[in-house]
This record gives sequence, C-alpha cells and structure tokens, in this order.
Amino acid sequence: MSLKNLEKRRGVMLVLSSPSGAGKTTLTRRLLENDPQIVSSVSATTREARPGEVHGKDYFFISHDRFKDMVDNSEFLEHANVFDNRYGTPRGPVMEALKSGKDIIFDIDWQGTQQLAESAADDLVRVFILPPSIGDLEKRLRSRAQDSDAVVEKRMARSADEISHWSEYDYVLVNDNVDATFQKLVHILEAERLKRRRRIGLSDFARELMEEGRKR
Ligand SMILES: Nc1ncnc2c1ncn2[C@@H]1O[C@H](COP(=O)(O)OP(=O)(O)OP(=O)(O)O)[C@@H](O)[C@H]1O
Ligand SMILES: Nc1nc2c(ncn2[C@@H]2O[C@H](COP(=O)(O)O)[C@@H](O)[C@H]2O)c(=O)[nH]1
Repeated sequence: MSLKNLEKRRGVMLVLSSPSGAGKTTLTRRLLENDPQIVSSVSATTREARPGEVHGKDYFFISHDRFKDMVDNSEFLEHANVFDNRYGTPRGPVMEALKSGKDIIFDIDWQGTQQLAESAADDLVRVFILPPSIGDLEKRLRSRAQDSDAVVEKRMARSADEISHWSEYDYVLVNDNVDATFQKLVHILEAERLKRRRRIGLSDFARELMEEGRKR
C-alpha cells in the first residue's frame, strides 16, 4: 500500500459556537485563509445582511417563505430560531464536502450543534468559544459596529443562555488573544484529523505491515 492511501480519512465536521461577538467568524475566516483542506458551511438565514456581507459567501439571505419551503423539503441538516431570526445549514454542500475528503467548519449555535450531534456524532468536533469577560464581549459587539444598539442589547441579554451550554462541547477556548486562540484551534484540528476512527486507510496499512513482519 502506498503512503498516499494512508492519508485518506473521513472529514471532520468542526463546529464553533459562542455567545454573539466572542470571535467565531474571525477564527473561521483565519482558518479558511490558512488551511486549504477545510471549507465553510454557508448557512441560510432570514436576517438582513450586515454592511459588507455577501449573499452566498457569508450567508444565503432568504425570505421566511423560502426558509419554510427548505424546512418542508428537508433541505437543512439542522435549523433553529436565533435572536428572532431563522438560521439553517443546507444539507447538500456539507455532504459534497465530506464526500470529496474535505473538512467543514460550522458557525452555529448550541441548538444546531445538538441536532448535528444526533445525526453525525462520530464526525463532529465541538468547540465552544468564551470571551475573557462580559465587558469584553460587549466591547467587541459594539466595536464591530454592524448592529444597532437594540440588537447589541438583545444579544448581550442572551449571552448567559448561550454560555450555559459550554459543557456540551468537546473543547472550550477562552478567546483572549486571537492569535493564541487560533493556534489552539489549529492544534485541535490537527489532532482530530489523526484520530484512528477517521483514518480509513489505516487498518489495511497495519495489516500489510503485520503480514510482512510475520514473513521475516
Ligand atoms: N481575541 C479578540 N480580541 C479582540 N477583539 C476580537 C477578538 N476576537 C474577535 N474580535 C473582534 O470582536 C468582534 C466580534 O467578532 P466576531 O464577529 O468574529 O464574533 P462572532 O462570534 O462571529 O459573533 P456573532 O455570533 O455575532 O456572529 C469583531 O470586531 C472581531 O474583530
Ligand atoms: N443553529 C444555527 N445557528 C446558526 C446558523 N448560522 C448562524 N448561526 C448562529 O446564529 C447566531 C447569530 O449569527 P449572526 O451571523 O446573525 O451574528 C450565531 O450564534 C451563529 O453561530 C445555522 O445555520 N444554524
């Protein structure tokens, strides 16, 4: 067997969740820029686009009617109501990515993570991002300057609820320094990629090594 076959593996479904503003989007963008093996799941949402957000790249911005049709047609892998809007993960692109041997990163809330855990537990790696303090979280949401005061207030009011789900995750990172947090995320992904159950070619490789070893 060639060493190339040994590299074959099941894709990782890497989930990032956090209270709004803790840094999921920032970390996701950085990972996508630095790692050609991972792609991002682009969610559909009924919320308005923020300035600079691009349809099809940041989200698929769709109407409530279209969202309902997609739910009725089972087009979502998971979906949830978050901050008075609907959000969902389109099923097709995730399946395509995993089939082509890519890893896929999801920026979704705890409700979506629970749904993915029911349908894809073996492939899932769940990372929860905490802010260093609630004061920092609010500063980040305000300095992002993309949401109205009312929206920021609503998100801050829900932060404790979101944080209460931290222990449902495999890893918890405190995003104090973005460079340091990013490095930790890279290490998590590297270690998860090496897990035995994901490495499809490993048993054939080990069997062949043993056969050769026994012949000596
Ligand atoms: N470690 C950090 N230190 C300081 N600022 C940060 C850090 N990480 C992210 N930020 C900034 O905080 C703001 C919010 O980050 P980001 O948009 O990535 O959060 P998010 O978790 O994706 O939020 P949401 O759930 O609302 O989409 C951004 O302006 C980002 O540049
Ligand atoms: N369950 C899901 N949650 C999602 C999805 N896409 C995004 N989200 C979460 O919504 C909030 C708000 O996001 P924002 O872009 O409006 O700031 C945040 O917690 C996201 O993680 C999804 O497809 N499913």
